Amino acid sequence: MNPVLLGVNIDHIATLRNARGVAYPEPVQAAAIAEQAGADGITIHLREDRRHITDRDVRLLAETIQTRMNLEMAMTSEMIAIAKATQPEFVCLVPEKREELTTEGGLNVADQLARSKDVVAELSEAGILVSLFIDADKRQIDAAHAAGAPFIELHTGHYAETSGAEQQQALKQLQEGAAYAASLGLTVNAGHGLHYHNTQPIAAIPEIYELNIGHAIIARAVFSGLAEAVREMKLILQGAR
Ligand SMILES: CC(=O)[C@@H](O)[C@H](O)COP(=O)(O)O
Ligand SMILES: NCC(=O)COP(=O)(O)O
Repeated sequence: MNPVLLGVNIDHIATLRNARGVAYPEPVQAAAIAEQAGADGITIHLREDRRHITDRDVRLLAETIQTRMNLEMAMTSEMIAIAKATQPEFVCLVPEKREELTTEGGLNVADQLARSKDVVAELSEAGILVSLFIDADKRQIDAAHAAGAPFIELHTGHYAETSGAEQQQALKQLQEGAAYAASLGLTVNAGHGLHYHNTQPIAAIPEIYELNIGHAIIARAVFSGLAEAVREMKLILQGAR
């Protein structure tokens, strides 16, 4: 069985840079190091408030990434225009609230199906592969399929934030959601809150194609260096199945 691919989210390289308004650490350099260490793709989240990744980062990374860019963004006209101008291989549509510390849940595709269909169609017509960041919930999976997205990314936040029986229940929901989504023909990614001690059970889910992992890799890089942090996560994914 093919090992799960690793998308490295470099948002928090930009968080560290923006903390002082200086020019380092440079996200372009981080992407190159991550790719050289085995990242299969680079994920960046251009938030409406630009708290970390900026428009300048998106432009430079679009020109320098050697693998592929997964641009995470809200379903707004501003972001759609940026995506069409940038032409990333992937766009992942995520929910966004200015006041949130990080992404708090999956996109509610089911309650905005017409809008979701339109945005998926517009980005697809521009040659971009669209993924919808959703909870592992049958109603949302059905809606993502109806919206015409070829990919979904299952939100692993609840799994990552819980333990014991509650975490096992969240894992079961992710396992069932991945199997159901794959039965509909969707390609299934997953991410949010994954780290070196909770990723293996998610990577072992046979229908998972790619995991997007960021905060934990950047955190480990503080002590081990980014290349080593990426290599260690790749080893977990390669040994998971
Ligand atoms: C959608 C998701 O779970 C993350 O990829 C997202 O980027 C989290 O936002 P921050 O990186 O701003 O925490
Ligand atoms: N979509 C998930 C992602 O890109 C990274 O999330 P995290 O590992 O930073 O929580």
